Amino acid sequence: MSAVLPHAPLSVLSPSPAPVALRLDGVTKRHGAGGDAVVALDTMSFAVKKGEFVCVVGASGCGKSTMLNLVAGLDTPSAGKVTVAGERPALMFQESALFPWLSVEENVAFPLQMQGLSRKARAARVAELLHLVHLDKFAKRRPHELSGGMKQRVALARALAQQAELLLMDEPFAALDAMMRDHLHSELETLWQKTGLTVVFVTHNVREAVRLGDRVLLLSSRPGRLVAEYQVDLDRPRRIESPEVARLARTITDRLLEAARAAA
Ligand SMILES: Nc1ncnc2c1ncn2[C@@H]1O[C@H](COP(=O)(O)OP(=O)(O)OP(=O)(O)O)[C@@H](O)[C@H]1O
Repeated sequence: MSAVLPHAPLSVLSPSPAPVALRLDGVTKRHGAGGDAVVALDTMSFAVKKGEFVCVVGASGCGKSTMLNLVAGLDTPSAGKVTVAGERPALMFQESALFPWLSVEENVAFPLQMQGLSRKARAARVAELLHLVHLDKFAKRRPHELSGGMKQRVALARALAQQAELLLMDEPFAALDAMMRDHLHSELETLWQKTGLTVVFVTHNVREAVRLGDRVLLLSSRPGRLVAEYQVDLDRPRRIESPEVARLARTITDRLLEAARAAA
């Protein structure tokens, strides 16, 4: 008999949901203790699907970096639970944090060495990654010989070398000029589509969030709470200056201002 029971569990009736790469369940983070404690995050819950590109926006001090540190395992929540599927996530910051004494190829090879890859396998993988970020010709250069955008591409190649399934990006393009940033948006989008990575991208720039994200999460300040989320159903690739991106960015910015006024 194959009839579906009227009270069958939902999982029997619906197709299995997409696997989750990251989940926060009621996560609270307090910095400090007693009367001086700062509640940086307050009972935050959300999930990110495998392969999803999620952007997080919020006013300064809303706990974006605190949240990334918890997900990266650099800090522990005061309450609630952070669940990350797979290996330790890779992190990328506003400053490229490259080793200045190592060449571009040595920087990218560093995580591969930690993974115990042979010299030959490392060289092959480094060449592949540098090709992916269009830096083949700069393998022997040192970080101080590169532009800001090139350094961020090396940092991206090094993050990819970690073979993490989840890439956490903390305002990675904030220090770059608009043209370089637009260029890196396209490169990152292509890489993300090629690799199937899950990306959590923190930014102050709402247009950047709409340009890149499948979804935009909006945090309020003091304490950091998830106040709204927006599904971005615009076709890719998007242009940051397009009317569609500008329109949704306006809606999100209005909500952001409302949240800031409520927190003031
Ligand atoms: N180690 C710490 N000790 C005490 N307070 C902290 C600590 N780290 C962060 N905070 C406080 O927690 C709150 C959230 O900080 P966090 O750096 O996570 O915010 P943010 O959204 O990343 O800020 P920004 O956008 O300015 O980078 C702030 O009020 C900050 O002052």
